[in-house]
Amino acid sequence: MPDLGPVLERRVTVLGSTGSIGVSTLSVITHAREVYGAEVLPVEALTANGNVDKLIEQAKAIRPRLAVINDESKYEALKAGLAGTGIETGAGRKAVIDAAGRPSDVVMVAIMGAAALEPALRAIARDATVALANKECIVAAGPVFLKALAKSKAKVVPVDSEHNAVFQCLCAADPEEIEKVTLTASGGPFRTWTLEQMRAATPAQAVAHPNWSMGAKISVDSATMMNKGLELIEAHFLFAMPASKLGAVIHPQSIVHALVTYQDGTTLAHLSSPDMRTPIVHALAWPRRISSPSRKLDLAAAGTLTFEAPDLERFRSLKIALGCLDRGCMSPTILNAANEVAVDCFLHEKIGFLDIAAVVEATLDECPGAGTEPETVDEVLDTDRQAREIARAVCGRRQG
Ligand SMILES: NC(=O)C1=CN([C@@H]2O[C@H](COP(=O)(O)OP(=O)(O)OC[C@H]3O[C@@H](n4cnc5c(N)ncnc54)[C@H](OP(=O)(O)O)[C@@H]3O)[C@@H](O)[C@H]2O)C=CC1
Ligand SMILES: CC(=O)[C@@H](O)[C@H](O)COP(=O)(O)O
Ligand SMILES: [Mn+2]
Repeated sequence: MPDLGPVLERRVTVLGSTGSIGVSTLSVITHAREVYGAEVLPVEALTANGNVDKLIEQAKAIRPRLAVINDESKYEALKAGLAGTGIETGAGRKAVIDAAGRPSDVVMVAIMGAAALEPALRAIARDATVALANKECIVAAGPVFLKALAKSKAKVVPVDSEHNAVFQCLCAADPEEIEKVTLTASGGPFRTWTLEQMRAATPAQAVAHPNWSMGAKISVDSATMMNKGLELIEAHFLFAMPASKLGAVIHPQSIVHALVTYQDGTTLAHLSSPDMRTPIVHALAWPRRISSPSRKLDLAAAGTLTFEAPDLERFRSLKIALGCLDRGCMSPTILNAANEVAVDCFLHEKIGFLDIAAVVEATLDECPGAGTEPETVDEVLDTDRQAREIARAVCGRRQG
């Protein structure tokens, strides 16, 4: 039996515990406690935005030292719900960021959107291992994020399924030996839809992902294929890969998650059932492997694996994101902020599905700073704020 002791003693913080990735992370921890003992993978902190009832329920079950709610109006409810448990409580944006600064070995960054940037940077600053599910923070602030990483002893283990797959296929190769990194894309719920059909797509149709059960924002991103655009930018920063070595291929079954092609002609691929508990448990235990409740792959049951090229005309968001990958500087910051606003407006039925790409494109045209390389987090946050204001105004124009 290998000695898993040091891995199982790791103290874990889960930022965004009430979301899709957060819930899967807690299910991985619960499974490990059932298999290896009730004391394994102790939890330092759980954080949520506004879902106080779920946070209370999770805290009672998983026993963190601290539970934090971002929405300060829910603080009294959190304190009342956890009274007598001995679990500390906190509320507000600063408390969420401070939670990332508390002593733990691994911080799962599973907050949605660029709101994860400052908590992630706080975890990096104290040399934690960052299990990075959130992609928006590295898209919005790639150069600043990498500078912070270089200054610290922190390590990032990607949790986004494609990037976790690439991480595993890289095998400590020299970058020169790599010819291509290919991310797969399911194509989302509208893979075979015409533009006319997409024009009338509803939020309920857009969040109905064919293979993955995820939060609403990333599900819409999969439907527009902006998700793959964000992921190519994420891969550029995480793996120091130039745009020329990055690509995406449609694979509707979501079983192959990424492929790395070497100059000798070898292509290594990572396969697993579409179940986020697999990359989550990999990131928590890396570089060891532990038991997980994930669905294991049965290739005979899966049957056929197919691949096709993405259609950049129907999936305009992907084309726009590829432009930002090439352009660099703060164009990804603006792209991400505008997309977050546009997706939110779409989910609230203020704009149509095809308007999402139009809003992002108009914001990129109007927002200053796209050609400036960010030096500091404040510059990123300023541009992010400006882009959101512009995107909201563009949404308003399209609405009315
Ligand atoms: N879901 C998936 O399978 C995958 C997700 N990812 C990435 O992981 C991240 C999380 O995705 P997902 O779990 O689907 O998202 P969800 O929307 O399901 O969950 C988001 C979590 O973040 C919290 N949150 C939202 N906004 C804030 C904020 N401003 N401050 C603090 N906390 C906040 C939410 O709290 P509350 O519940 O209280 O609102 C919730 O706990 C995203 O960046 C996504 O792209 C990557 C790969 C796969
Ligand atoms: C599970 C995960 O990592 C998501 O990012 C997923 O890849 C979304 O599916 P698409 O391939 O449809 O974007
Ligand atoms: Mn992904």
